[in-house]
Amino acid sequence: MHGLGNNYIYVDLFQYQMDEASMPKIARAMADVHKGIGSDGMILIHPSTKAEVGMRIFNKDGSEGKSCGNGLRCTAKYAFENGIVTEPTFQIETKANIVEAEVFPLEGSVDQVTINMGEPALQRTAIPMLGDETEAVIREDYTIEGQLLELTAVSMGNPHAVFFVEDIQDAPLYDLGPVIEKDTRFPEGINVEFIQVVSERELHFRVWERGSGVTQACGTGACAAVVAAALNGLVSRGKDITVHLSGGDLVINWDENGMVWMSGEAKTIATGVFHF
Ligand SMILES: N[C@@H](CCC[C@H](N)C(=O)O)C(=O)O
Repeated sequence: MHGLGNNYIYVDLFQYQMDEASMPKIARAMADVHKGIGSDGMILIHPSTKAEVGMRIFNKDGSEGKSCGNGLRCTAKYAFENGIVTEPTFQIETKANIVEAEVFPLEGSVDQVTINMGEPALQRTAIPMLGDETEAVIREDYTIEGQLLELTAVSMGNPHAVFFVEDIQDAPLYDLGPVIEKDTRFPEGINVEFIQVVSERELHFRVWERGSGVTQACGTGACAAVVAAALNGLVSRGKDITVHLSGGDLVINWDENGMVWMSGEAKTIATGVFHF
C-alpha cells in the first residue's frame, strides 16, 4: 500500500507469523527494487492487547522506526477493509503511542483516513538531541558541513529536524539530508525535513527519511512541519494546513488541545506472496 507514494509492503500478522530476528532482513529484502519488490520498507499489522490493531514499521535499511503517519492511514484502511475492525473509529498501537483512526468507507472500501496522532514532544531530551538545555529546540543555530542553518526539532513519536527554506526547489536534500540523519548530536538518528512556507495555510515539504532516504511523503514529518511552523509563528494552531509533499497533499491541524490531526489518502497497490 502507499500513502502519497510513501510505499511499504504490509504483512498481516493476524494471519501469518514472522520471527522477530528475521524482520530486519525481510524488510531489506522486500524493499530491494532489483531482487525484491521495491519499497520504502515493511510494515507489520499485528494483534495488540492495548488497541484494536498494532503496527510496526521497518525502514528500507531494516532499522525499526517507532511511528509512521502514512503507514497508520494504510493500516487503518487494511484493518477496516479486512474485517479486523468493524467500526469506522478505532485505536492503533505503535511503538511510540496509541493513536485514534477514523476511516471514511464508500461501499466497503476506504480511500481517506484521519488519524489523531497525539501530542508532539518538544523537549530536547524527547527528540532526542544532545545538549545542555532541556527546553524545546526552536530556530536554534545549527552548523553542519560548514553551513549555518536554523533547526526546529519535533518528536511525533519519531524524531524530526525541520529547516525552513526560501525555495523548496533549492533545498539541500541530497547533500545535507544523509549527513544530518547521521549527525551524532541525534543519538537515535533523525528524519530531515525542508519546508517552504507558501502562506499561513500552505507549506511545501521535502523529506530525507531516517533509514530510507528521500521518499515521496512522510506523514509524521508533515505533522512535525506544521508543529514547527506554528512554533515559529508561521502558521496558526487550530487551522487546517495543507502540506504539499512530492507525492500529494496532506491536511494537518495542530489543535488548541495539543493534538495533531492528519488527513489524507491510503491506497492499495497489489496483494500477493513474497518468496524469501
Ligand atoms: N514515512 C513515515 C515515517 C517512517 C519512519 C521513519 N523513517 C523513522 O525512522 O522514524 C511516515 O509517514 O511518517
